[in-house]
Amino acid sequence: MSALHFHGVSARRGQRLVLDGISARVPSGHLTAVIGPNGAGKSTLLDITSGLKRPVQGSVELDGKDLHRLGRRELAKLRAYLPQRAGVDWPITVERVVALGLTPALPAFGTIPSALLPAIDDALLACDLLGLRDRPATQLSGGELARAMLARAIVGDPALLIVDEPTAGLDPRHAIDAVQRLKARTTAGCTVVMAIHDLDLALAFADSILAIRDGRLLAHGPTHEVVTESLLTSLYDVPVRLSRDGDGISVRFLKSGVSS
Ligand SMILES: Nc1ncnc2c1ncn2[C@@H]1O[C@H](COP(=O)(O)OP(=O)(O)OP(=O)(O)O)[C@@H](O)[C@H]1O
Repeated sequence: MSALHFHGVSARRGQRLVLDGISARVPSGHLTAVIGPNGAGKSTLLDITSGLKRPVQGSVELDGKDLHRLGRRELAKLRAYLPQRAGVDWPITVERVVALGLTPALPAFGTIPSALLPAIDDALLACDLLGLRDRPATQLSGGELARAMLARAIVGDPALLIVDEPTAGLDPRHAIDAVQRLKARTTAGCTVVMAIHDLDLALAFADSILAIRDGRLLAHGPTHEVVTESLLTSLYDVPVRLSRDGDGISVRFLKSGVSS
């Protein structure tokens, strides 16, 4: 179980300050959705959470340890990061794509070490990919490729999984499927942080929310306490109606409130 703690995190892209003093706690074993408009700083926060980017101010603790002081190997064992638009350029098999999550130095061809196979089998099974194991990854549909990328991210059984826009480009069934698979990781004890634009899915599956606008934290906490019409309206500058029915809460943005 891995809790994350952001202490006054600020970050720059070029000369611009794009995150400004983010302080929040992400509980362990939660699926946390990072929401906010385009350019809010979500991917930057995820880059920092992955350890790939350093804050210019503040720190991030993972289970009480400064994440940016962990060694590369230790960090690689603890967390996996699935960035936006992750893909595969070479026609390597799905099995090999997943194996790369265990040994990034694996050659493109040749036998996969048998010691790696049980973990690969588990990840393929968890992502419903056993039937696609030998298919070149360049011949997958968008939803299948997303599942293969997720399998690569989870094959090392990371305590912390960071995912940027897991539903981008997916149809509704595959988008629900992708977020359900992330949620399933939390029941296995993984802490999952995902940036997501699909608010209905965030409301349906996320345990907690971090809402960011212009690099500042507008709200954070348990999803159903934090997400209100007034928060979403100020986050996106569009009037919002939340409606509740037997299937949960859905978000409707009111077109009449958008100025052209
Ligand atoms: N390489 C870069 N150089 C300069 N500015 C950048 C760079 N990458 C991102 N930015 C800027 O940093 C800010 C935050 O970008 P970021 O990608 O973190 O936002 P985001 O919330 O993930 O956006 P989106 O929802 O569009 O993916 C934006 O204003 C963006 O223009």
